[in-house]
Amino acid sequence: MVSLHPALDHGVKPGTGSFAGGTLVCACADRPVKVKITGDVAHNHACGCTKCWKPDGAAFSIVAVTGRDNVEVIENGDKLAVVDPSALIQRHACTECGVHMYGPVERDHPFQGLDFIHPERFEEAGWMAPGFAAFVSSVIEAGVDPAEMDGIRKRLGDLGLAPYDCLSPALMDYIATWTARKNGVLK
Ligand SMILES: N[C@@H](CCC(=O)N[C@@H](CSCO)C(=O)NCC(=O)O)C(=O)O
Ligand SMILES: [Zn+2]
Ligand SMILES: [Zn+2]
Repeated sequence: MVSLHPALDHGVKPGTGSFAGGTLVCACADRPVKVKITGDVAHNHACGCTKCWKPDGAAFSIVAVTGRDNVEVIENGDKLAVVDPSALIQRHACTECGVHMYGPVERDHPFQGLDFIHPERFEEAGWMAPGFAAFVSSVIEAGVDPAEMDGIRKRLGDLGLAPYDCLSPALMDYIATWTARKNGVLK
């Protein structure tokens, strides 16, 4: 059976609702990159896209956002490099272990000012649980057999992670509203 993610396969751990932030750490034994995050994350979700970092063997990442001002590289930032400078999300990855540490959106976009992070890399527990699954069909692009998709969507739904093939309806409405305002279609 396809592993969704080690933190999803046996149930979703609820957040405390009062997570104050903590330190994200990469997977290096030597000189790990550390990034301090202030406050809890928002819009945490499972993502099936090929661009988000996933632990070995997982079909999905767990990825959330925080405000740019809540992110501070505190140790070994010299090991970081941007994975794909042309992407919307400027994913800063550890060049030794490959873990993505933070991904700011800098260009003109509804997500401008947000940073994408992987809460499973927190040293501390209690962060907001993922609430939906995004880009589910994209796992096929990473090699998952299309015949597995009904089972994958069923398991995600049973975990309380409604499966979507883009972002959640709330986020898609937010993006479309921003675009409509920008184009003068909406006031
Ligand atoms: N089928 C593609 C989808 C990639 C994609 O569009 N990913 C989304 C979600 S990432 C976190 O939710 C996205 O917004 N990407 C912007 C970016 O990556 O810069 C695939 O699987 O590659
Ligand atoms: Zn590393
Ligand atoms: Zn993604």
